[in-house]
Amino acid sequence: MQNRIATPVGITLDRFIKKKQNDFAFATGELSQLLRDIALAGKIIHREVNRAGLLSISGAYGTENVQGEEQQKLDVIANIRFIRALKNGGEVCAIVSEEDEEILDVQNPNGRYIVAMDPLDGSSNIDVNVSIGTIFSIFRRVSPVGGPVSQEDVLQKGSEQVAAGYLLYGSSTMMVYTTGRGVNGFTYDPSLGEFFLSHANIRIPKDGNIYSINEGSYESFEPHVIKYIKFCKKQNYTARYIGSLVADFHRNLLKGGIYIYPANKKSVNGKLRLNYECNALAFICEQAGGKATDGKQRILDIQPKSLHQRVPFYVGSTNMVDAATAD
Ligand SMILES: O=P(O)(O)OC[C@H]1O[C@](O)(COP(=O)(O)O)[C@@H](O)[C@@H]1O
Ligand SMILES: [Mg+2]
Ligand SMILES: [Mg+2]
Repeated sequence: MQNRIATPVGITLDRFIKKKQNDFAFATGELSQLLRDIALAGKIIHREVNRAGLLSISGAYGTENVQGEEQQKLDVIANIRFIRALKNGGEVCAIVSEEDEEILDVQNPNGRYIVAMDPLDGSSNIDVNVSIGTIFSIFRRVSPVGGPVSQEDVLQKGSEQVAAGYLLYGSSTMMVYTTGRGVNGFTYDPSLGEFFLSHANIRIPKDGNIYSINEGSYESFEPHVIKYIKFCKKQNYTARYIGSLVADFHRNLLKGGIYIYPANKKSVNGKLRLNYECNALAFICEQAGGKATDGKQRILDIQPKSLHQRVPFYVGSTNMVDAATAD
């Protein structure tokens, strides 16, 4: 009988990235290096997250971010760590972050890439030891290399992403990413300090029976959302809502399901940010065979008008997204 406990460890993230790069003769290796920089920052955040209860890094930082939300200490730490890793890597010319009002010029006019990120997603879950994550999108700059970064560089449609992914600090730490040729997931082994391929070529089921939405706001949802929730209940679907988008998304990606953060009376454009949260997850979901819309339009086709723009978000199994957004 095969020994199922001592299964062989898979390919490391580093080797996987290198192998993929070698498959494309024209690749310069810069994007590969950038992905490795992100993985390195992810390892550092993994360490911080795992000792958050022991250190004085849980709790509020005492400031608000540009969104008017209370910043947690770990929000600030994650932002600093990622910015530092990306600056040191030397591949990016600018970073835009949910935690910073303006474009961060990293003093590297020769960088060819832009990173948009939510350094810590699910902040309200930090202090209660529940899964949180990091979400990132990578774009190629459109302005000439060597010159200043422009608004056009940082306000590109999601369809222009060259890569996107997330780190999930959950029961295991994982990195899931796509470069537009499928989606792969890597699990971190802290004792070896490496991510290993654990979820090759992830495909989201076309249908599912999990729905994720903050039903506390039920009364203020639009009629089609209320109708869909009633439908889910009639079907005896399972309701699951962690309150960390990245964790809710990850579960639905693997099992089949839908995540909805709709417009409501309080947040007429929804709550989630197009540039830091929705674009990356929409790209991953589509690459895995799923769908992502704002209720009317494909997320990846939305032309961003401002850095911190919010959009309603429906993402997950194709048939469920179609049913939830039908009139
Ligand atoms: O508490 P609500 O309104 O349901 O919002 C939860 C959503 O807000 C977010 O926490 C926003 O992310 P941040 O923690 O990065 O601000 C999502 O992760 C999550 O899905
Ligand atoms: Mg977030
Ligand atoms: Mg955040």
